[in-house]
Amino acid sequence: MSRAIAITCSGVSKRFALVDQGSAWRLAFSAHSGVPVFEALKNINFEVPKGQFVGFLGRNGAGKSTLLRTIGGVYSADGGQIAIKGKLSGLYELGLVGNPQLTGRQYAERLLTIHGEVRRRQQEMIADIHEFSELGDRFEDPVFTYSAGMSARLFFSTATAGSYDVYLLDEVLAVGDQHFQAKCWRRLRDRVSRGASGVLVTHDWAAIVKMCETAHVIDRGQIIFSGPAANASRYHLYGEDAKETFEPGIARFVARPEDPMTARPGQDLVIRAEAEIMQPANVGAVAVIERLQPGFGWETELMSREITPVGQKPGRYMVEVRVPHLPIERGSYQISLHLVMPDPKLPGRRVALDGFSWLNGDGLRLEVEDPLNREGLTLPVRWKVACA
Ligand SMILES: Nc1ncnc2c1ncn2[C@@H]1O[C@H](COP(=O)(O)OP(=O)(O)OP(=O)(O)O)[C@@H](O)[C@H]1O
Repeated sequence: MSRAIAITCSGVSKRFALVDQGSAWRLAFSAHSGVPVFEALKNINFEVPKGQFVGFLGRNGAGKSTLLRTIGGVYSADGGQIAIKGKLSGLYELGLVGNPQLTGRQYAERLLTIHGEVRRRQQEMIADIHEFSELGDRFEDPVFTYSAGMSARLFFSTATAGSYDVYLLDEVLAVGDQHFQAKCWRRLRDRVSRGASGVLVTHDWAAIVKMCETAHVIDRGQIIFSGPAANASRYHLYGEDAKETFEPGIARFVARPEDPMTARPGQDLVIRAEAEIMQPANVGAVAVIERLQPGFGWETELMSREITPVGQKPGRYMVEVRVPHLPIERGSYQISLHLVMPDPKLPGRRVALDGFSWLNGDGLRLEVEDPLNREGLTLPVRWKVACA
């Protein structure tokens, strides 16, 4: 079955004429003015599946805002095709729409009119915007008197007041206090859970990891990396050298363990892997179980505090990491498994010798299935109730 797609961008390009005051008239009067152009977007291809937000990360001037505006129709593309399924709401860099002399209420009315909301429905939505933005009496003041955070409240509340199919959001969550950000996340998660989709462009990689399953890194108008949001964030932060490095020549995994593994909540999980020690060293294994939850972020579910001893002498070993009564609920997880030894230079620290990890793109997948389809965990607790 093919998955539903909310946004398709195929080969999209955007050019800007570089105009100084002297040559502006030439651009106005001549189609072939010879004015130099700047290619802000080059051959952009991606899809946004229905019910997902896709993220874009990039440095200043990379083309993120241009891309969002081109998808939203604020700019027309110079090449390629953009297809959007459903009703669109765009929040392009806080406040692209509107005159700052407008009051909060007038701004909201104007945006809702642009979105084609009928007058009767507008009244309900304005009440929702007023309440969600928590602007109180300031809702009746001109927007130019607002702080950056207050403007963010108004713009976000207005752009998300209706039930849209597709949201285009530019840096919206970077401004505003944590209380308001948490409200924004809840609202976006609510919209996604009802099948909405969107594009989020930002410098804030944590926001991308929170909200998106997949993300792209854009540089000088081109997509230079696409993948799971956590990998895209790492690429954005550290570039190509993002890969974890290992101390070579001491110990290694001989083969990749079973992948994907399946398990049930409450049962023992056993991870087995064959390892080889090449040089005498105090080699051990550690495992981390993590889950990327769009809308919530990257969560470590279980981390082995103890190092499982593997061996000290050269030779082949069967490593077995056992997690008794797996205390995690059903869902998709990933396991990072590492061979480590104590750091001879820094007591208490470890040196990684080899491993499988999500950051290197080779983490082990773990599917936790629950035949009874229960939500949450049955904690192994015993109650004792006595008369006081
Ligand atoms: N109207 C314009 N005319 C000419 N060049 C433009 C125009 N708008 C954007 N650009 C150029 O296009 C490039 C991409 O700009 P854009 O605003 O999309 O970057 P960005 O990734 O959103 O950056 P930032 O993170 O700083 O907001 C920049 O080099 C910018 O100078």
